[in-house]
Amino acid sequence: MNDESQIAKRMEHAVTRVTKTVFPGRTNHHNTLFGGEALAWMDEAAFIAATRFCRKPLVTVCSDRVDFKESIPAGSIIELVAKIEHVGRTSIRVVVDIFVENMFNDDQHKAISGSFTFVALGPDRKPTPVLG
Ligand SMILES: CCCCCCCCCCCCCCCC(=O)SCCNC(=O)CCNC(=O)[C@H](O)C(C)(C)COP(=O)(O)OP(=O)(O)OC[C@H]1O[C@@H](n2cnc3c(N)ncnc32)[C@H](O)[C@@H]1OP(=O)(O)O
Repeated sequence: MNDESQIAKRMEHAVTRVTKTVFPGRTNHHNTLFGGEALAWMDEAAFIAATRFCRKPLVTVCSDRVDFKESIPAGSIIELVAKIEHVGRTSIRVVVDIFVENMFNDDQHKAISGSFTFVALGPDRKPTPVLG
């Protein structure tokens, strides 16, 4: 197996899905999902995907942008899907989409999307290659 197909296999293995409910305690004064809660969930899902990819200690170095395309009403079911988008030398960029779903029908569509970059650290706490 060549390097490219190994990377593709690891990327596939790293895909992370997390399903949650938007219940009270997770909402804002508009009765929709609190943006900070969404960001924490996205960072966590991205972190899990990046860790599954490289199995090394990681820190978040950057979130390029997060698009809140629509608000997510209280009582929704949401699914986070985190996928590796780019593998650098010491960094990994992960895209996370949040899909929203009403409890009482099958429609599911994307509401929030963002990307997060992590850097692998060696025992000296300095950036280390993510592969090998
Ligand atoms: C309300 C309910 C609460 C619940 C709550 C639950 C939350 C549950 C969340 C769980 C989520 C877990 C996530 C844990 C992870 C942390 O929490 S980590 C804590 C936050 N992050 C940090 O403290 C990191 C601080 N930063 C650093 O230490 C240094 O910047 C770093 C990361 C070591 C990088 O150092 P550096 O000297 O910039 O390194 P350098 O060699 O220049 O670059 C290294 C790589 O980073 C890339 N890079 C550097 N800067 C950037 C940048 N700004 N943008 C993109 N790439 C960059 C470079 O391009 C390079 O990539 P490669 O070309 O090698 O692939």
